[in-house]
Amino acid sequence: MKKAVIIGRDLSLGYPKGDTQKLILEGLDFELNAGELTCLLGPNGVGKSTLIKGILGDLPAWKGELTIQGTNVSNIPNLELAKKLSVVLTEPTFPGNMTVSQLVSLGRTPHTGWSGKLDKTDKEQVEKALDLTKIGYLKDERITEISDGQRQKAMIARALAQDGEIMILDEPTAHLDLVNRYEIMHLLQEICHQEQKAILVVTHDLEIALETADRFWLLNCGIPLISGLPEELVLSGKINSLLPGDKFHFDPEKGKIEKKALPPSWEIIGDPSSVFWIQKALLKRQIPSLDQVIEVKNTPFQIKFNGKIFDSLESFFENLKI
Ligand SMILES: Nc1ncnc2c1ncn2[C@@H]1O[C@H](COP(=O)(O)OP(=O)(O)OP(=O)(O)O)[C@@H](O)[C@H]1O
Repeated sequence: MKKAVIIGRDLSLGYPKGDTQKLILEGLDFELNAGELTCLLGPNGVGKSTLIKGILGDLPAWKGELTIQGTNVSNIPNLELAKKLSVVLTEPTFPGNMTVSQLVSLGRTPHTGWSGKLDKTDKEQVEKALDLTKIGYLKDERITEISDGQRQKAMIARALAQDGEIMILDEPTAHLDLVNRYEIMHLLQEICHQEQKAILVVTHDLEIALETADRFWLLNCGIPLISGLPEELVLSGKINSLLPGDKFHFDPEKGKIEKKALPPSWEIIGDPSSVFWIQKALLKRQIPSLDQVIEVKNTPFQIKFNGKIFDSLESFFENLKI
């Protein structure tokens, strides 16, 4: 049985603009569940960060209701909210001289009172957060002297040390390379399932989100928020709501966004992975048809076309130009 920790009902949010109001999100219904990694996806400017501000109580609901563990967010005092919910923002800020362990300890601030002194439980929570994020070995390093990926893990550890049931991360992998992006999202998935936390991640990384998320929230202009299992949204075609216009579509067989193209008319003979990559290269070069069969062989790589033999894809394409 799912346990919804954040519930939005008919929620509208926006910003005051002079004497008028700039409405950004209207009539949203959603539930964020414990033990689920939820990815919020949508085009630039659709209102993802605005929704996060609403959840954090930084923007009041204009209409509808937003509750956290049953209480309207506007009625939760800041300190209480900080104990329930921790946040990792895109552009982290921190004093440069701090060690990783000191940064993670800051996560205990809502629990330590004015003195900031850590008791036994606080220290245990800091250790646990370092363990869960697998950065214990970095605890004495300065945060200015570690890599971007390690620093992002330290920010996640700080949020974990806060020990709320809910974690919200706004584009936590925005500046990271592919391997670190996968690593961070897998780490969040692991923490979410192991600790039964409700984790909401804003991301533009559809492919990594498909690999890791338990649930998607899709936001797009003029349509209600779509919530569902990622695979279900692919199968139903609803995933295409992320791609307005008719230039791109989500190819369910490849699990990728692709440019829409007329069905090509060439024949390629060879092993499936060679055929796949040669097709991709032909599509990229907008070559819709060839009147001869392409035969491809591996070890050594060879393409036979129009009575000629090419030992690389590059030389094959050079020949097509002539
Ligand atoms: N403080 C603000 N005052 C007025 N309008 C704002 C404010 N912040 C954002 N907006 C507007 O709200 C809309 C949604 O912005 P928001 O940052 O929530 O989008 P987003 O989906 O997070 O975009 P991105 O993917 O680019 O981060 C935009 O039209 C933006 O101009």
